[in-house]
Amino acid sequence: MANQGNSDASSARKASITHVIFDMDGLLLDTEIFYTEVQEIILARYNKTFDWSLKAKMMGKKAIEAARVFVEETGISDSLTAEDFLVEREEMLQKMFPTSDLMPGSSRLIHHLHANGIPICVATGTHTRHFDLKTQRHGELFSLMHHIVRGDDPEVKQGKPSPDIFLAAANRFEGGPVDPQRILVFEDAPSGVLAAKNAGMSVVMVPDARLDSSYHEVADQVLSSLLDFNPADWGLPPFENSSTKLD
Ligand SMILES: O=P(O)(O)OC[C@H](O)CO
Ligand SMILES: [Mg+2]
Repeated sequence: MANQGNSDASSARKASITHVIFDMDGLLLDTEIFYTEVQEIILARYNKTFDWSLKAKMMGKKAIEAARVFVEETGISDSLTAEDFLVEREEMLQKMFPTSDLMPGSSRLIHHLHANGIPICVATGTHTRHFDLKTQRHGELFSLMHHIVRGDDPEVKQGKPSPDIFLAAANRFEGGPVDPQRILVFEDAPSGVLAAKNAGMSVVMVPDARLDSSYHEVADQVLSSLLDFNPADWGLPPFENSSTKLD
């Protein structure tokens, strides 16, 4: 289990949070399921199965970086290049992305932080074309973000676990760059949790239950759902139970 945060230093750090950065795939949107499904289909052709130990190494990364992991770790790189893998999965993903659903608790938390004046943004490894498809049905929610940094942003030289994307996100808040110690990141992926820690930020991890628990160690807090997040734990304005929707 990750650091429970009972030390004085940890309490002081939690009390200093002023800004929040959200990951997107698998954290705000239930999109990781699409990647899993497509990768299972492609691997079945090679009589191989896709499992969560491989999933853990791919998720959160830029598309080409994840694709290289996929063909190399499965031993199919002689038959399928990373580039061809991306082309092949594209047609399937393009049909799936516009159906993306929100993860439980994401709408409630975003509306709550926005209503209370906490600056919020998104830092996603996904590139702009896919971002637009995934968020087609969620424009209102994403409009509450101060800014959105995508994987194809020129400032993001390397994907997660490099800190590039979170540092770019910190730079773009009003009056930025914001001190990383004041930033709380929400992530689902091992590479994303590492990226946030590499950027010097605090991280709440909301992993899929199938992810090996050894990946929880790096996070400052681990939750099974955004619905379980208590803003007051981090010095953020508490939920008012009467007026919050649990969705
Ligand atoms: O988890 P995100 O939002 O950084 O997205 C990364 C890839 O698009 C999917 O793993
Ligand atoms: Mg993610």
